[in-house]
Amino acid sequence: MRNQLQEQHRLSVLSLLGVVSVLGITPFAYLRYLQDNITAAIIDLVLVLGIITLVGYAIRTKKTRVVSGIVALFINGGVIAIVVVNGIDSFLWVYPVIASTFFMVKPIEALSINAVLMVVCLFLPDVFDVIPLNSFVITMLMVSLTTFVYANRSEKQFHLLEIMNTVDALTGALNRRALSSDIAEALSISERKATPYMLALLDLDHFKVVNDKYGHDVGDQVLQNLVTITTANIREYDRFYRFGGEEFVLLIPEIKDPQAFINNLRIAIKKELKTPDGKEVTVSYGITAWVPGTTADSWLKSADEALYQAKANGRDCVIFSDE
Ligand SMILES: Nc1nc2c(ncn2[C@@H]2O[C@H](COP(=O)(O)OP(=O)(O)OP(=O)(O)O)[C@@H](O)[C@H]2O)c(=O)[nH]1
Repeated sequence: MRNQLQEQHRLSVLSLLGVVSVLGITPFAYLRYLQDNITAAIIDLVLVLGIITLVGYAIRTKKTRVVSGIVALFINGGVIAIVVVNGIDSFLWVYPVIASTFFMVKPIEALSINAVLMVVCLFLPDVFDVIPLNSFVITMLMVSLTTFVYANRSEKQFHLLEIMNTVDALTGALNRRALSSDIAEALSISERKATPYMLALLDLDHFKVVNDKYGHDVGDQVLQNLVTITTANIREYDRFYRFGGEEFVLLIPEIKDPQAFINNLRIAIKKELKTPDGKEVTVSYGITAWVPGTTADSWLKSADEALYQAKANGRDCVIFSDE
């Protein structure tokens, strides 16, 4: 889910760059052609077509991180080529390229690419006969460093936004929005794998009594402790979500012995999850495996029916759905 947000963001930036490059560079390619500067016209054309191809590839494959890196290197290489061919006439293109690199790769990577570009520029023939070298170095550093600071700040805020978008504020478990997205992914992965995903619904037993007896704050603390204990007892690629209230979902990929796994979790929670005066708080479990034709709704419904059965069987137990 988190990566999806970032992918969407990179894809928007790449698409915008595609549009801007078509509108911004294509007229220059035509102008160079009219001026009989065929080499420059070809470089401009290669840049436009290269960017369009890469953006199209990113849209099709969703490999936005790799493609963004390639585009960043491609346009930096392109601007050097055009300045070598055209000299001072095309030198100002260096500045938008410096700034746009920060939209495509991590700020520290962009800064490194900028540093290389700046050093290469210093060796360009004739340019510094016209432009004072110190002006170039200072303006280049100003653009690069201010964009770096801005991009770095944006990256941190974006990271915070991703957390707020996917994590339950009270417990720190993943939230329901993340679950919807991850279930869709789990469904599609299960279709391709020999060992499909399992989905478990967990519901605290008699939680109302905990709230009524010890107060809401203690109830909140119990929910937080449940997440801490569960997270410590599942594998790193299992995912734990707060479904709502005192109900949680566990998405479990490629599990060989689900009975043993979920039973060990049940025992760990029963042993460690306590009220302030040391009374154990138990959990009931409804668990169901992916089968062909499963949808997000049918999967949750099937686990819910198993959970209902677990409650009816006296709670603190695991029921596997046979669907
Ligand atoms: N402290 C706290 N309590 C919550 C939160 N969300 C839901 N609850 C409480 O969870 C309780 C759920 O009660 P019930 O649905 O009756 O379920 P239960 O008491 O656990 O009984 P069974 O599920 O049948 O074992 C209610 O008292 C809700 O107020 C929360 O964020 N914090």
